Amino acid sequence: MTSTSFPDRGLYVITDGPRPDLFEAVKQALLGGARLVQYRDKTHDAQRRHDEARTLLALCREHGVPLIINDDISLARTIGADGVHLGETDDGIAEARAALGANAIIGVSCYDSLERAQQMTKQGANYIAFGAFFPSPTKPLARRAHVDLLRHSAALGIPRVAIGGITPDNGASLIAAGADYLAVISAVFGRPDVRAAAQHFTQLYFSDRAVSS
Ligand SMILES: Cc1ncc(COP(=O)(O)OP(=O)(O)O)c(N)n1
Ligand SMILES: Cc1nc(C(=O)O)sc1CCOP(=O)(O)O
Repeated sequence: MTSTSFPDRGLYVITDGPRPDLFEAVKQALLGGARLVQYRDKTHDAQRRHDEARTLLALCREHGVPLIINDDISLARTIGADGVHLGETDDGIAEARAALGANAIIGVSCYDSLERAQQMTKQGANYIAFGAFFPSPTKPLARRAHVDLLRHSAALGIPRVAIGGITPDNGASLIAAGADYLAVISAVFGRPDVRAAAQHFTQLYFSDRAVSS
């Protein structure tokens, strides 16, 4: 087992609901170079979510990669996950910090809003997420964000995540604009070869910021 620390950039993979091979798929994403994993499941009951999240945490620990829990501070606390991701309808940063402690990774969705990003940064978020940058097969109705938001938010001095319809083809432009992490569901977990798909994203980080935007 390697030690787990918050990486400074890279591929951030997010699970999305039921799949029989969840653990194998996440393992393949980790072998392909994923640097952050988020457990996101809006369908199963609490017991199943607890059991899956615990198994994923053990897997992530083996790879030295943090596991973030979507929406559910209580689940993150119960299993000892590395952090939580919060949206605008979830509990706030203060509640998460009180429950999870000073070292927890608390990420917050900021959608298309620089103002929300400024507020969340002041409140102590560890990363902020913007999106959707492209049409998302997973969340077709997601609010859309413009790539300039990544440029305009650089001065906040906080890691920035880009999400929404990201593929190896369009991801380089987001890295070039300042995205520290690319958060991806379908272009990794929807691919027949999850490991190869993750590797394609990982390779973008070797030639980042040289890409013009
Ligand atoms: C890294 C990351 N960015 C954005 C989201 C979306 O969060 P939210 O707006 O709370 O929507 P749901 O994921 O709950 O549908 C995310 N989960 N992760
Ligand atoms: C969970 C989620 N949140 C979004 C946002 O814009 O806040 S887009 C999204 C889905 C991302 O999945 P895919 O990589 O398949 O597009």
